[in-house]
Amino acid sequence: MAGQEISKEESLSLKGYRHACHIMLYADTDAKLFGKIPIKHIVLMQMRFDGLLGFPGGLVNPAEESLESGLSRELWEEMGVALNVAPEDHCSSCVAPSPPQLVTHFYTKKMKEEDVREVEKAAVTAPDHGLEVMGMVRVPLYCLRSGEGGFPAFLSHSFISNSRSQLLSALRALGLLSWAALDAAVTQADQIRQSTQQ
Ligand SMILES: O=c1[nH]cnc2c1ncn2[C@@H]1O[C@H](COP(=O)(O)OP(=O)(O)O)[C@@H](O)[C@H]1O
Repeated sequence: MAGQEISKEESLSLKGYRHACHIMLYADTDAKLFGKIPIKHIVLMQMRFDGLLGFPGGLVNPAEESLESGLSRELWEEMGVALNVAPEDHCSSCVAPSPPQLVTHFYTKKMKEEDVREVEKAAVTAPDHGLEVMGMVRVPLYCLRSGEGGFPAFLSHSFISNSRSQLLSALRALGLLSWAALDAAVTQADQIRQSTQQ
């Protein structure tokens, strides 16, 4: 579910639409899984109250505040940190495939590894922890030798609205994974989904 891309300015002139803003926080890392599989990048998502994966953020009313300050407010509620989001962090805006009359605005922000750790620590004591947010999760971007473990298995889970395609587009645009690796992981994820539906 990708949704239809639209410019931020055009989306703000739509009548009767709600606006949701979400962000992908990420960092580079030298860490290695089992001491040998390079993690390369830390990418944060969250397990939501409804059991779906999504990015931190939420609904913003552009009549009352800018998209960026509304997103910062949501981040404080969900992760307990004051993070400044700038217009330059904007990545895409989409008319969401569902629910109706929703525009999803997506941001990305690169951080230092130690700052991502601070966000993860703070999230546990944030107002929404255990309520609207069940926990932050890191996206495993590697593939294990079986071919299915790691990123393909992660992608086979259920995602809210167009967050899965936001993740894939951002990884591609930021060069965190190659096109070939992304395509292979999506194909593997489809196979995992089919095999687990039986
Ligand atoms: O990560 C995401 N990417 C894109 N859309 C999302 C994401 N998370 C939630 N949404 C959509 O945005 C809307 C607002 O969701 P959210 O639960 O984050 O906001 P809220 O906490 O203000 O209610 C929902 O309709 C949902 O479909």
